[in-house]
Amino acid sequence: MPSLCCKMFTIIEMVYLFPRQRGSTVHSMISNFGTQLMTQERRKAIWAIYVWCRRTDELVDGPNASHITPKALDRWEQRLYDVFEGRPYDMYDAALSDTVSKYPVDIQPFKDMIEGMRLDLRKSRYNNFDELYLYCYYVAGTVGLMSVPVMGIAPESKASTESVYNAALALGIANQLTNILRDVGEDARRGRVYLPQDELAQAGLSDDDIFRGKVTDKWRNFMKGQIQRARMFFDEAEKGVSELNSASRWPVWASLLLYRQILDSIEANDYNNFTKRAYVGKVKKLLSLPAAYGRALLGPQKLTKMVTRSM
Ligand SMILES: CC(C)=CCC/C(C)=C/CC/C(C)=C/CC/C(C)=C/[C@@H]1[C@@H](COP(=O)(O)OP(=O)(O)O)[C@]1(C)CC/C=C(\C)CC/C=C(\C)CCC=C(C)C
Ligand SMILES: Nc1ncnc2c1ncn2[C@@H]1O[C@H](COP(=O)(O)OP(=O)(O)OP(=O)(O)O)[C@@H](O)[C@H]1O
Ligand SMILES: [Mn+2]
Repeated sequence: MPSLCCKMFTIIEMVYLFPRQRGSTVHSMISNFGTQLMTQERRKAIWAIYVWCRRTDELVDGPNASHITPKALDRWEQRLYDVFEGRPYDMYDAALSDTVSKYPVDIQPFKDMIEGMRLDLRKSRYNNFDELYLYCYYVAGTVGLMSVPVMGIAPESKASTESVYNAALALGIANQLTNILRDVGEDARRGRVYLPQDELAQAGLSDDDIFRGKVTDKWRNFMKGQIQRARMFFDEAEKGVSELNSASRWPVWASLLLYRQILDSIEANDYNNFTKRAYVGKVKKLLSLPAAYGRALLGPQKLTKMVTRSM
């Protein structure tokens, strides 16, 4: 068991050192360092899932993205079947093969994430929120569904398994919606608009307004609605975190609190997500970790009491 001092170093590393390395992101920090309280076996499993997700995302988002064809994604999917059948291709695959042999992880969310990458290759506009929700499920809701079997539900939890999975799904959706709202300008420069076209039109806005990138009152009002919806998904997710195994609650709260603050930062930037990148400053990041720890101390809801009171 690493000492408390070692853990303190880890926390400092998580906030200060790690983000300086190339390509290190909120979730790479959390899956590496935020999982310190988990057993070694669980940490390795989360890391293996993280690496698979990152590699899948890199296929369509990374340096070789322009060479990626639907055929390449088909080959990646075949490789996924091999991983699940215990025939890994490289050492990262081997880590995932090991994970799926130890935990009851279903292959479906992995297949769905690849489907999300296929969608990204052929689609750059979303007509309405239903379409956007499906995209968010594919690329991020799936992460929640992959993680719960490893993180585990607290043995004393009285919540239904379904409600915990729903909360996990909601956290993925909330994170992805937030990511989309933060990256509007960056995505537009790649010719992509991940915002519901019907809602843009209702607000009197079009793609051209996004490419022009001028913060107007129409844009502010539109953004307020989008932020409110993302927050609703975070609220939904919160209900499930306390039902997880005690050691898994801290990294999940950390991820939730850190990512949720990106929405506050978009507001603080006066909704300029065209040219300003919303981020959470180091002090706020550091303060979020004990806040997450405090929340993680709270375990599952005592449903019996609530039932008695309402009777
Ligand atoms: C503890 C914890 C958060 C574990 C999950 C670790 C894990 C397996 C992460 C994988 C993330 C990943 C690489 C996904 C690929 C697709 C993608 C890029 C999605 C976007 C993430 C952006 O992350 P990034 O760190 O790159 O962000 P920045 O650019 O630096 O801002 C997403 C926005 C979505 C990621 C979605 C999640 C992490 C879902 C988390 C949900 C759970 C862990 C379920 C928790 C359970 C309950 C009951 C609430
Ligand atoms: N080649 C690179 N060099 C330096 N930093 C990079 C490079 N590629 C990505 N990054 C940084 O890594 C972080 C994550 O990058 P990326 O945009 O691929 O992730 P993402 O926002 O999660 O993706 P998406 O929005 O498509 O889901 C960003 O902060 C980005 O600035
Ligand atoms: Mn992004």
